[in-house]
Amino acid sequence: MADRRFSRGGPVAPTLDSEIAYLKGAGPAIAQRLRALDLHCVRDLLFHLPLRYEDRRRHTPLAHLRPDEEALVRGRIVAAEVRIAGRRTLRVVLDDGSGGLLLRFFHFNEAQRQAFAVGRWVQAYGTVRAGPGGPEMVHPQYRIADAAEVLQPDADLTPVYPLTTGITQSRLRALIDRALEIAATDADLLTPLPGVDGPATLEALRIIHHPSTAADAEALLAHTHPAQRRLAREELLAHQLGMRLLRAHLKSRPAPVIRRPQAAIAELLGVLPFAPTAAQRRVLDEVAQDLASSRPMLRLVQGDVGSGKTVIAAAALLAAYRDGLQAVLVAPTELLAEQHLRTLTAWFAPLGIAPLFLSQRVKKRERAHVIAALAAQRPAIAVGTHALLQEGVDYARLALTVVDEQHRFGVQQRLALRDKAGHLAPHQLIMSATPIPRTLAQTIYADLDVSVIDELPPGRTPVTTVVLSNARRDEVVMRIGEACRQGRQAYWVCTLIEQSEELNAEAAAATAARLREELPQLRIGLVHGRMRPEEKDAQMRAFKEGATQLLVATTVIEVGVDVPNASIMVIDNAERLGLAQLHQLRGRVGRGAGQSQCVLLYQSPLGEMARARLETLRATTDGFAIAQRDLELRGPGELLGRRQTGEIGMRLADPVRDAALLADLQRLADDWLIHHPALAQRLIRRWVGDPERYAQV
Ligand SMILES: Nc1ncnc2c1ncn2[C@@H]1O[C@H](COP(=O)(O)OP(=O)(O)OP(=O)(O)O)[C@@H](O)[C@H]1O
Repeated sequence: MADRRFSRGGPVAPTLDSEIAYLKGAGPAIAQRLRALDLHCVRDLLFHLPLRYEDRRRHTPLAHLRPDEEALVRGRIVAAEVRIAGRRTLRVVLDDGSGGLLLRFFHFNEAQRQAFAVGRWVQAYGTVRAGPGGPEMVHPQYRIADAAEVLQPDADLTPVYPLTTGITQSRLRALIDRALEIAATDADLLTPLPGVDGPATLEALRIIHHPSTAADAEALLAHTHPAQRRLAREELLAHQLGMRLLRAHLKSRPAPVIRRPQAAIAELLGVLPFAPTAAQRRVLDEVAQDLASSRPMLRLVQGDVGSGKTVIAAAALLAAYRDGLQAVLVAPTELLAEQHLRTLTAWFAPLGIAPLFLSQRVKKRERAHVIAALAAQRPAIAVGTHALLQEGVDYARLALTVVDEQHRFGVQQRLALRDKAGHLAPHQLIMSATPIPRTLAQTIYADLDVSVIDELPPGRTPVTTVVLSNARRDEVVMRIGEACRQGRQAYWVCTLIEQSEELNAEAAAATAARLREELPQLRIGLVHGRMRPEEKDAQMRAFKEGATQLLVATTVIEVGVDVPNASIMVIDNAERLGLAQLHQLRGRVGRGAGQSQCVLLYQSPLGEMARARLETLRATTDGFAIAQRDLELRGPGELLGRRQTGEIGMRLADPVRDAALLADLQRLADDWLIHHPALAQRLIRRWVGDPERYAQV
């Protein structure tokens, strides 16, 4: 690779378009890691927004610490020792005159141990947990000094960014600060955008990365700051523009007409072990009509959890195949792709069709085989991850793409798909994992056609949900033990929302270890996002086959996992999750015929919003009703950061929370496409990203 830092005349200052590797403090290794966060150039860093802020502006007296809250504390070391019993632990006891706090470290070196000398002072920031002997912090961030005065609180709020393996908060903060400096020399972010008011983009970004006044801090935490509103409008506008251009692009080309889709539907229904519901039947008809037309289908299928969306996907794939064409199903994760593969392989086997599979994991020879099959003038059904959209994967006869969306409001995947069918536009079916009210779906997805599966397969007994304080955990553990002994299977979901998947994984492992101690006779599995895919699959398979009875998991199991025999779910710290996510998680049980239970454990005290969420979930299992309630409950008053906006494919805006903005932005998008087309392209690039790049994920 040519070194872009240097031109003939000497070093060149990096610009917003420079690759991150050329920033001071970065380098190729760091840049490589940042790709996992979809950060490639300096501009991307600017738009990598804080999940939340840590308030390190004042010390909390140790006597006032409350479990589960984050706090900045300062105290004198009154004891420090290494315990060998059990897990090797460094224990440091602080005292500030008002009370005490235990710091626990599992990973430490000799120098660290020696630095914690009795009599010195420590400033620590971390989450307070209730330990057996009083409040504790596990692996807090800390500084040590000989005198208290040296350890002062910060003046500003501290931004907390989404992280990835091998990148620390402080490293990322430094890089983003550097990006902000570079941005100050760039005119683009200062350009006023017609119809979008509030502080200029750059100013808004500065405030969001580094709020300095108390008023800014309060408003940001309440999500009402004009800087956030401004950027949310920009982002939503960019998405509206992107979707309009995409639709215009697709509609400008004809789609391959798929003949006799109804025959394929009948063929599929003939081999399924169940009859379709009336709602499935209706949606199948809608899809069949679309496929038989030369107008490209752009249809969103919404269905509640477990409503049977896969049948719709399978029928569409089969229709294309039977007409001699190619069709792909793209899933957001490896786990889901493999699950779809298993389902489709089983359904299609009696028809003599074996779906192809492609993901990052597929080995070279097999990959070459799949790529050759897709490049040949032969019918094919392929299932997989983004790997199916990569450059180098070409389709000779692509007629249909089904996208199982996790990033439910994103347009990136569809942008990447658009040029895969040569001069024709493939039909597109988008399956949304989370129901939202129909009118809202139509607004958010610009002008996709929307189909709704508003009926569950017969014989399902609604899941009973109870909401319990964590103080009753022991009871729950006992009941789980009993139920599993009677042949049932259960999930235990750990929802600790940490800055990195690593800490989440650690927390899940700790929960599994504890449960193994408490329920020694049970076979307990563990699955989390830091596992290698093979390991994850092995764990899922063991659970699916009944080899393990209890599966401890992080929220990686949220979307789409289907183990009908699992009938109990415990969700730890349920108060931390949003309604949609809780509903998705709960949807993993109640998929068989028996009665299922969901236990929502919460940490007291429960805030008002959290109480309302858990109550909603207890009262109903109807996803559309829950979505409506979600809309009412999410207001500008909700705190930042409990939910990563990344999960909905946006950086900052929340199309559900910000629904009220959309009507106006749709008009603005139409206006921009006529009067400011160049600016529109720039805004799409700024927020949605460079479409070229998504083709290379
Ligand atoms: N009409 C039907 N009658 C009986 N069972 C059905 C019917 N349709 C689907 N199922 C079964 O119901 C389960 C859920 O279906 P599927 O996995 O397609 O749901 P989904 O809509 O994708 O839900 P989720 O979004 O929760 O994954 C599967 O085990 C499937 O085989």
